Amino acid sequence: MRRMRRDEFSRRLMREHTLTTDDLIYPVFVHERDGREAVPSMPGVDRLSIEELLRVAEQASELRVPALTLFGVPDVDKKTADGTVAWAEDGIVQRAVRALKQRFPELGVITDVALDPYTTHGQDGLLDEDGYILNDATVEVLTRQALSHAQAGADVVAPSDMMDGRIGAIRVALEDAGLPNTRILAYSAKYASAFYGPFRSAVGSAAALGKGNKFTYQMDPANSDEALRETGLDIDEGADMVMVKPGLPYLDILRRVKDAFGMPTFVYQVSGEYAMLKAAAANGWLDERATALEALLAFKRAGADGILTYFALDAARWLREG
Ligand SMILES: NCc1[nH]cc(CCC(=O)O)c1CC(=O)O
Ligand SMILES: [Mg+2]
Repeated sequence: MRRMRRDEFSRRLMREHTLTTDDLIYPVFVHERDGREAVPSMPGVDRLSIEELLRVAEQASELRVPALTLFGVPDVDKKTADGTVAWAEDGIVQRAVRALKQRFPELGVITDVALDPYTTHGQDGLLDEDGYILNDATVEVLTRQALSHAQAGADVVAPSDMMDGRIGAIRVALEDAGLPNTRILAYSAKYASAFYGPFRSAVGSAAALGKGNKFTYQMDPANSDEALRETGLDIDEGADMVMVKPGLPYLDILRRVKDAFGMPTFVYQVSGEYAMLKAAAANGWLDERATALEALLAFKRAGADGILTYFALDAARWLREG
């Protein structure tokens, strides 16, 4: 076996998978304040004003990263129990989408559909008196949120909430609104993961959520067959792309989903995965570039067509440098 590993030329010839800039989606946090605000648990990641977002979009375009995915960070005083600002025409994400599509029409714009940044309780949906997350009432407002993003010009809406039936409802609403080409990237197999911690600080839902959890709607990390049932439903309801989340601890799920359905399949290298690599690198314990590129390549090997990663711009630069 070692003959083929002996030289760089033969290693290159037998290489089965490659990571390219075409595989990358860059998640960004957009706030209603001026300038940039660092997210302490995610070194290198800032919350951005719309003006700063346009600067980042310019870099992404220049690096040929295909798409950004937007997360809104509303001012705390705009949060309500029912998260109505999530579908406001002049909401932060809606304004950001319009600004992006006007300046960089070629850059793909994906929006996150879920209520958690906008609710006082930090849950992705609406609650009943007992604090249980209501399914159908939530689907109704998520549909409004998705529609408001699409009407602002989003190319792709990405529901990350894990309510049942939301993909079908959003697909019908898009058709009815005369937006048949808006794509849906479904967070299909999204696990109730502790690796989302830094993200919740970034969007400001951590404090609201407190000791709360999302176990009644996000998947149990112990399950694998269930991921196939979830993904199959989203495809039947009209998803264009499916996603597995988190990434590295769930490569087995990614492989199963890709093999079972052959769909455009995405994976999210989540905030906690990013934070681990950054922290180890900052301590001099790991080589940041080598470990980040290795993790991203592992997603490709496991079947991903694309990767949502906070390393997207750095990875694009590293790949360009060769
Ligand atoms: N709708 C919430 C949402 N959308 C994306 C992430 C996590 C992303 C990350 O950790 O990088 C989460 C967190 C959660 O479900 O609590
Ligand atoms: Mg589902």
